Amino acid sequence: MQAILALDQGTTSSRAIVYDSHGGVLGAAQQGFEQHFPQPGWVEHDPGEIWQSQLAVAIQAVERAGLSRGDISALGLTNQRETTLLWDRQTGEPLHRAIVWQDRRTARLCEELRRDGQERLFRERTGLLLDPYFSGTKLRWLLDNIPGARRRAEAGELAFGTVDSWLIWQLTAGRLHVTDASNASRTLLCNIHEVEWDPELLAALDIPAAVLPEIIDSSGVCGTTACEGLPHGIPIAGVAGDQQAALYGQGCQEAGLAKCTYGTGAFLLMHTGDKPIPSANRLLTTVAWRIDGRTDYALEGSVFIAGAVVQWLRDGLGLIRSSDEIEALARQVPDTGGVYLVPAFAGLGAPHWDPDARGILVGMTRGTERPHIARAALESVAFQATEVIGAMEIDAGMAVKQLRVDGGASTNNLLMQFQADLLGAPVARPADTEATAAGAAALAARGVGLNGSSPARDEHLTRFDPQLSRYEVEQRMGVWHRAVARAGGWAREED
Ligand SMILES: Nc1ncnc2c1ncn2[C@@H]1O[C@H](COP(=O)(O)OP(=O)(O)O)[C@@H](O)[C@H]1O
Ligand SMILES: O=P(O)(O)OC[C@H](O)CO
Repeated sequence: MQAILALDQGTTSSRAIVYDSHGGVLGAAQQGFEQHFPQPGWVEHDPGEIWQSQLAVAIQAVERAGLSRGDISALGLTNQRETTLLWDRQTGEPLHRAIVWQDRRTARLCEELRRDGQERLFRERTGLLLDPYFSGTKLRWLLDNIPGARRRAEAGELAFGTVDSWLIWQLTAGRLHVTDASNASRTLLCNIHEVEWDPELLAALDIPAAVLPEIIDSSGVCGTTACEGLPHGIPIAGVAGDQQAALYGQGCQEAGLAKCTYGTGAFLLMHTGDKPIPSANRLLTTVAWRIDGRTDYALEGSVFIAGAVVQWLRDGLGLIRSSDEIEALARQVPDTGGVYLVPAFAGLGAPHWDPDARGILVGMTRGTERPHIARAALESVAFQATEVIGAMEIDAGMAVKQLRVDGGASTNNLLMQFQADLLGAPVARPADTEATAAGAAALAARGVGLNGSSPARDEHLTRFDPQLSRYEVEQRMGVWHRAVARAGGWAREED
């Protein structure tokens, strides 16, 4: 038996899946954990809970797979990206709760850096924007706000890491302080051309180099497990941020291939080969992975609210009882009757990057009923993704010929059909929509030289082919843009 254990540490839950050498699932487990919101716009996780939940599901998944000690050939790790931790190198104790990627507390600092004219430097070196989303300003906040932290960081007593670093530290019982190239590329501290920490960026953010982890390849053995609860000596052989892992798991390993993961948010990535392509349309240029020293790059656009709009209809409005009810409700009508929902509940991400946009529902008449709103909510997910893909195609100078999809909301056939309609290209969904964990497993398998263990994703694809005319698509996109314009800047105008 040559099994691979994949750990997928996400924003709202930790998952573990054990795969056999053909990509078949032998055992899986999942556990949610608490979200802390200490102030409006702040989001934190307890580092101990991140680790304990991840360890618990790893143990469960191995048990469910019925494996014995020596059966696990490698461990692959993938994680929510950008979330920032700081801990004591001696004791392993975190100095603060993890500051989550969604946390907006450093918005003012980002604005100040922009006003100082720093955005260009960061954009050119990191491929990112000066937005609180990324780790660099979160780390700066920790160093500025925890008494004594800066001095201790300068003295080399503290370790900074994203969630991959934290979990590898735990898995290896404090022996390794590393991060993979894809996670490093999300910190605002890494020069993505060289894939090295950049002294000028560190100086601009006032971060001492002594806190940083070593940057490693995304595939290849970096260490072995030495923690309580798991068999010791399992090679840790694949590490990548969750969206990059999904890109790999979806088989998007050459230029022009793109995937969209429809979870809470929607994350679109297009592989662009071994050169970073700068974006003229406010997308991110990011490291896809580094393997055997070769770095592959991607263009990325993040939509903040995707499946979360369905959660809102369920929990906020009580329009449906479970997420999967939305499809039947939306199918009760042939169209939205002119209703558009812009779910800018947390501002708008790519390509707008408007933190002050707010959600709107427009176009209602006396004939508007629940199914129209349900349908408009689903359509909003596809409209947002289509805007990002449009920007990507211009930046990359090539059309997306097929979009690979995964994540919880990709199981919605109505949504996937509308996505294909707007895109004017086929949408392809694998039978297993857990592409993130599958990607981590595939990177780990490759890292220990196993060939057959990459999941055979091509075999069971469900295809959605476009059915709307280009005229209709342009007309619908035009109205969508009008709706987005009305949502834009809303909170700012209110102030
Ligand atoms: N049938 C469905 N139609 C639309 N959205 C769905 C459906 N099933 C689940 N979702 C949405 O998918 C999201 C969960 O997907 P998942 O990939 O587990 O997300 P994450 O990894 O971000 O937690 C939720 O926001 C949920 O509302
Ligand atoms: O944990 P997820 O699946 O919501 O993904 C979070 C992203 O990595 C944030 O950039």
